[in-house]
Amino acid sequence: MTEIAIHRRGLMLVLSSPSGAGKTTLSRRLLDSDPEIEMSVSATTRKPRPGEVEGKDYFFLDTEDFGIMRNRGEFLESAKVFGNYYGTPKKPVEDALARGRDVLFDIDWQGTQQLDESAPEDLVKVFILPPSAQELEKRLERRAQDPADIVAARMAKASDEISHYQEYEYIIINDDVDRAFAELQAILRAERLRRRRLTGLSNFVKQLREAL
Ligand SMILES: Nc1nc2c(ncn2[C@@H]2O[C@H](COP(=O)(O)OP(=O)(O)O)[C@@H](O)[C@H]2O)c(=O)[nH]1
Ligand SMILES: Nc1ncnc2c1ncn2[C@@H]1O[C@H](COP(=O)(O)OP(=O)(O)O)[C@@H](O)[C@H]1O
Repeated sequence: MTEIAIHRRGLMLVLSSPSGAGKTTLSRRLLDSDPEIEMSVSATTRKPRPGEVEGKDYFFLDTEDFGIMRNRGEFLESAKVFGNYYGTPKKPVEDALARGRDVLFDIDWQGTQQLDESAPEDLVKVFILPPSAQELEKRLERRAQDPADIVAARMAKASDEISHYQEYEYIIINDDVDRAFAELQAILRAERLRRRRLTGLSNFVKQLREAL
């Protein structure tokens, strides 16, 4: 069999949602099951939650170090969310894309807008909705990693975050987690087949046609 020289440019898959809708859960499943995608690990000035690992969940920085990185232009995007700063380190993303890998982002609507300005062609934007307000609150409480006032603040911000759903191309309602995950996989599978991401395609088609 002759080798087919079609390769794929890496894509940037963004998941946004109100806090507690399931971004982290769906991201972990995707990373565990799909060797072609890697996580963009953000920097944040938020304090670590129990169980969170430096360099895996976040790079935990103080405000001063965060400011230094931002001033040096080391973030692809950054934003203030719930009173803390969050940012996407640029270099790991650029390296991953250059290696033809896909990159997964768990970022808010402000960061998504910034990525959309810098790399619209590579971006795939997915918004995750909870099945109901009641279920969202239950999940935030069940996660039991944040004090009650922080849960209340996140609930109060949920409506604002959701108001940006129209800026996203795909919507997943995370009711049953298995179904939501299957939908996320389907989005990724289809987006990987987009013609504009396939390099070497025109040569392949040319050779194919010449042989006909
Ligand atoms: N713009 C931007 N938002 C981020 C980044 N990292 C995390 N976020 C968002 O910040 C919000 C709070 O994240 P986090 O403190 O981990 O709590 P979560 O809501 O339970 O995921 C979520 O909406 C995340 O998507 C980042 O690098 N940039
Ligand atoms: N479909 C689902 N059904 C029930 N619980 C869920 C579902 N998806 C996520 N959860 C739970 O809800 C909580 C919040 O989910 P998480 O993934 O941390 O949300 P986010 O990252 O969007 O803040 C976690 O305890 C998680 O186990």
